[in-house]
Amino acid sequence: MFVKVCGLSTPESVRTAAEAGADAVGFVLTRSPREVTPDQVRGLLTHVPPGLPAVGVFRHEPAADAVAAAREAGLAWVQLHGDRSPADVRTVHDAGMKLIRAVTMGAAPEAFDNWGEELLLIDATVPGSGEAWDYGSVRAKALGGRTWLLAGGLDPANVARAAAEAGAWGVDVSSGVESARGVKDLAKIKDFVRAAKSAE
Ligand SMILES: O=C(O)c1ccccc1NCC(=O)[C@H](O)[C@H](O)COP(=O)(O)O
Repeated sequence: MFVKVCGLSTPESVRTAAEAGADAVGFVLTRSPREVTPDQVRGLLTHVPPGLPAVGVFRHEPAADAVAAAREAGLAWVQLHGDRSPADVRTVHDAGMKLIRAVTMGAAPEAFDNWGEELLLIDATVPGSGEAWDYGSVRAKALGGRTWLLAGGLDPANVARAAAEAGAWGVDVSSGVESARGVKDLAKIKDFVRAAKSAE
């Protein structure tokens, strides 16, 4: 099970996620209680082990602006939420970066097609809200063979069941490993990664 821990903003949380066995870490570079600046991300990246994907998260920004901010932050991965098109995928790839494209279950059917992104992320309606949803409903989508992440309202207690219900390839978490909005809880990060990995 691929596990991404998102919304990190301190060296301790980055190191804890990496040491716990997370497969990717995320930094929110858009308006959020977890927002960090490109400069802060550069500092946090010194705590990311070589080879561990580090992702810059964006919501409504044009893809070109997201790419520019990710480059400034020293990131090679971009995660785009909001209404997107195949042209956005090309913009990210033309910049030599990799893409996590986020969709919600309410998105148009074609949004679930393979547009060439490295990972698809199926999230709650409001990203980073901690809102759970009907994870089993993903099974109605034709995702066989795709690399995709389940997100939205996951936590150490529900991740194994949610991943099984959805048939998830991987999972992504932010709110469920916090003690308060925007404040990561190191023990919860460890518990989450352990629970997700044990769900395989
Ligand atoms: O974290 C945010 O506040 C945020 C704001 C705008 C776009 C994306 C954002 N976060 C994305 C994520 O952290 C994850 O992809 C996912 O939505 C986490 O959901 P949850 O575990 O329910 O917080």
